[in-house]
Amino acid sequence: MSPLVSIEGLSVAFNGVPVLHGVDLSLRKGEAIGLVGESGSGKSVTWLAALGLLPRHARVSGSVRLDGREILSAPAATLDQVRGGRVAMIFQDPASALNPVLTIRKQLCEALALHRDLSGDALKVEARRLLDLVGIPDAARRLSAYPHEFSGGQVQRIMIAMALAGNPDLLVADEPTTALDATIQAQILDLLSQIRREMGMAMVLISHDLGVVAENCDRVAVMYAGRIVEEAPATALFDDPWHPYAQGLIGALPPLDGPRRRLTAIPGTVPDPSKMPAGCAFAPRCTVASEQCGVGAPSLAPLGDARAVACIRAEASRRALLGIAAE
Ligand SMILES: Nc1ncnc2c1ncn2[C@@H]1O[C@H](COP(=O)(O)OP(=O)(O)OP(=O)(O)O)[C@@H](O)[C@H]1O
Repeated sequence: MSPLVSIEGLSVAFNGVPVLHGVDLSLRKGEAIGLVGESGSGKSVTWLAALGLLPRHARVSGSVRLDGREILSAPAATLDQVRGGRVAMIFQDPASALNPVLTIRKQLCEALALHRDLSGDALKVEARRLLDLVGIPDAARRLSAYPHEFSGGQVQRIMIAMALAGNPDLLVADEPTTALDATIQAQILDLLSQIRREMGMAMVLISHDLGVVAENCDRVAVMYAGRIVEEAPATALFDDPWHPYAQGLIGALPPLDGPRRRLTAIPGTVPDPSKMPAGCAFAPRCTVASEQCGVGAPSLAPLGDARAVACIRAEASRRALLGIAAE
C-alpha cells in the first residue's frame, strides 16, 4: 500500500543554521506514529516544514508527498486546502487558536464551511454533532458559549472538533495535552485514539512523554538534534531499544502504570544547532561512543523489516544494556 505521507530528505535551516538534517519518514493510512525526543530535537519543525507553516526566513528543502502528490513546493492555495482539510493540526495551547470574541458555533461553522459542502442549518447540525462527538455535555446549548466559558480540557476538545471539521485523513497533534493536568490528559488522549480508530484517520503524536506515545501509537520515531535516530514499532522500541539515545529515554521512563515524569535522566543537553559536533551529534553524551563516532553522522539504516537505527555502536550498546558479553 502506498504511504499516505512520504517525507524524504527534509532539511531546514534558520538564518543559515541547519536544524533539520534530511529527515525521512512515511505514514500509512490510519496509522498512528509518535515523534519523541527532547526539546529542540526538531519534532515540531519537521511537521511545520512539511505543511508549509514555517516563517519566511526558514530555508526548507526535500520532498513531502501526500498520496503521492508533492506538497512542499505546492502553491499557497493548495497548501491552504490541505491544511484543515486532508491534514489537520492541534497544538499545545488551544486557547490561542480560538477567537475569544466569537461563539463556538460561529467558529465551528466557519471551519466546516471552509472544507465541507454544507450551508445553513446543515452547518449547525454538523457543528453540534462534532461537539457531541468530542464529549462536550449539553452540546446544543454550549454552541452559543464563548471560549472563556470552557475549561482547558474542554477547549482542547473543541480544538479537536475544529480539526475534525474537514474530515482529515491525518491529524498532527503537537504536544496536545502538555498544558493539561494528568487526568484530563489521559481523557483527551483516549478521545483522540477512539476517534482516530472510528474514522480510520492517521495521526502524528508529537510528545516529550514516551509513555503517552507508547500507549497511543503503532510506531515511534525518536529524534535527536534534527535527525531521526531510531524508528520502530512502539512495542519493539520499548522492549528492545537499539540506539543509545532511545535506550536512555526508555531508561528514564517510569512503569507505564506508574506516575509519568518528563525525560531528564540523560546527562548533558541537546547540542546547539550552531555548534554541532563533527560526527554523531549524540556522541558527546553517549556512554558507548568510539573514536569513529566523531568522524561522520551515521545515517538511518534498516534493521530487519520494520525498524531502522542511526548508530554504528547500536549492537555494542544493546549488548551492554542486556549484559551480553562481546563476541
Ligand atoms: N522560527 C524559528 N526560528 C529560528 N529557530 C527556530 C525556529 N523554530 C524552531 N527553531 C529551532 O529549531 C530547532 C528545532 O525546534 P523544534 O521546535 O522543532 O524542537 P522540538 O523537538 O519540537 O522541541 P519542543 O519539544 O521544545 O517543541 C531548535 O533548535 C529551535 O530553536
